[in-house]
Amino acid sequence: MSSERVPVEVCRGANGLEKVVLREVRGSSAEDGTSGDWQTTFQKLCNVTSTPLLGDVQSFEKVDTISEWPTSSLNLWKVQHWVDTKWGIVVGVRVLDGEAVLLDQWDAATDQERGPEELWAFVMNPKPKDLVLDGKAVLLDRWDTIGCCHQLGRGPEGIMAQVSIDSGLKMQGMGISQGQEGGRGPGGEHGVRSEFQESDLSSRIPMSTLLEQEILPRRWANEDCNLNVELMLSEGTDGPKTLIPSTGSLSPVETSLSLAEIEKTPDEKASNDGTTLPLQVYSRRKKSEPELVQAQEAEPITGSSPMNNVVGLNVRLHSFMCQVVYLYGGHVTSWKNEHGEELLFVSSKAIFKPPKAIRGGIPICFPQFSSHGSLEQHGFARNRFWTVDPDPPPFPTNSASKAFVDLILKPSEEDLKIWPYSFEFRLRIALGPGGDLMLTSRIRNTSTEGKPFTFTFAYHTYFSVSDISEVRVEGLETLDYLDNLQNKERFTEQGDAITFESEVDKIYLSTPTKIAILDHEKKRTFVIRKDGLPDAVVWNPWDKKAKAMADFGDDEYKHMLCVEAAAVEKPITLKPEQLKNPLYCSIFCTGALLQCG
Ligand SMILES: O=P(O)(O)OC[C@H]1O[C@H](O)[C@H](O)[C@@H](O)[C@@H]1O
Repeated sequence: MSSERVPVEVCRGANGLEKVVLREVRGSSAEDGTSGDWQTTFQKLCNVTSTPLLGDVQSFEKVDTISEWPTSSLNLWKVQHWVDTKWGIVVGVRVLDGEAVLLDQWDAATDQERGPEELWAFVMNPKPKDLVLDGKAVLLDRWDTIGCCHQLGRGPEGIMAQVSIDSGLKMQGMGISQGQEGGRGPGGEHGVRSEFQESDLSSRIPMSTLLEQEILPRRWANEDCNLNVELMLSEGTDGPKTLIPSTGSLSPVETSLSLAEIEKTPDEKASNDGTTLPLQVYSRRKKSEPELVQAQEAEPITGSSPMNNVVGLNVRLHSFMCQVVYLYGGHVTSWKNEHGEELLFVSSKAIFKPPKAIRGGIPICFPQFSSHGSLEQHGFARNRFWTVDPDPPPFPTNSASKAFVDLILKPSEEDLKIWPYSFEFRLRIALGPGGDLMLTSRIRNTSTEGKPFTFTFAYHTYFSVSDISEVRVEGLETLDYLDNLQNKERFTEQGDAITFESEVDKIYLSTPTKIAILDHEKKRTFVIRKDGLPDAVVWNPWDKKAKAMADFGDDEYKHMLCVEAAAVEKPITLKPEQLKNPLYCSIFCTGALLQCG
């Protein structure tokens, strides 16, 4: 299979928008629409994913042309790019004669998106000159697609979904399936059919969104067109057990126009302008919204092992991604991707019992990081019982996610004896539309006696990695750090990215807001974004320390890495009734190796 790279160009305009132009991506030109075509195409797209975006070309005008479309293959682009909070992105490939259009634009400033975003476009292109859109580009919403087809995958429950948009025209039907025979979609009968292995699937759309999908046949909306949309859901992975043929037949299906009739599409008949448009399906769907499960309604985990008497909330925020949040420590212990793979490390020897903090997940270090103060290591927030905050004050900045849990911690009488300051610590744990996990801390000094307090802080995130020696951290190179293994002395990092061959325990200072962990073996990148937390701690205990820890397996150091968004060097002081601007950290994981820049 070809591993040719697909060039990607990025232009950032003066208005702060960015354009990404993908050049030609072609499947093979096989006429029979076999799944092999698709796989080839898909493989090429994977290379798009791993192509770093380039910077700073001051133009939006340049449009690359795509010539010589294959006559009967599925053409697909996948664009993956960073979204910064300050600028939006336009992704464009223009449709002119023989070319396809895909534009995607949004303003991140209003949309508040963070993290890498993915965009898929599927264009069915039975004939080169057929894809003509009046010479105009179509502006699509971020998640829109031209053409077809979404959603496949196995979530924790083993559900897979399949969508097919079947125009009834030969070569225009399409099914996407996962797994064996049973997964085939009705579109498969009409030509292009896509089947690929689970490991190939790096972009999936949550089920909940899929079900909300609206299909709008742009050109044919008022026509007596034969567009049929079918959605099949099946459970399990070895073929469908339950099939729910569903959804919007937009108009009665007139089955199978012949190929000859493609030339005379309803569109052509209607407009009579010589334009042929065998299939332009405009599929608009609402932005992906994780499922909201009220924390209060979530099932408490009590009693039995492994939590003993620790109360937890099993919070499912998303069809494919779930979090387990323990009230003990306000601690997230699970964050899964859409493949159901766990992304956080939790030790097999973790003790879910006070007074020990849970070894893994995301402990909250407050009001002290590590031994930087007189309190116990990492403060006490990680081993106190938090409560669900029934009435959190509104969040001005976090409108992007509707799936979240709010927790609150207030000091007990006992806490006040060891740290005599009144505070309210509100923690919002949210899942963004793209599956990113967002933690936001709001800490208020509630002293009635006019006492300020000072604290240090970290989101002590344990990332799950394939093999620590295959991992690289980007974004910290050349920075100053305090080395915990050398009496917190200050050094400057040398060299490129950070790799691991022995114990590491460093506090990088004044770090950028974005840090990436690249896992070469898993071909996966974690992206950490942070705000209000200038430092970043990197920790791996390596073999000797691992052996010395009772709640950590001897070899587990190979499969974890802590990269912790933190405020350590310059402690934060809060005056009475002062609210700390949110301490924010989001993590995102993508099934590709990306560069941090
Ligand atoms: O064992 P813990 O108290 O959970 O601390 C685990 C580690 O946390 C941080 O990363 C510190 O920098 C390390 O010095 C410490 O060993």
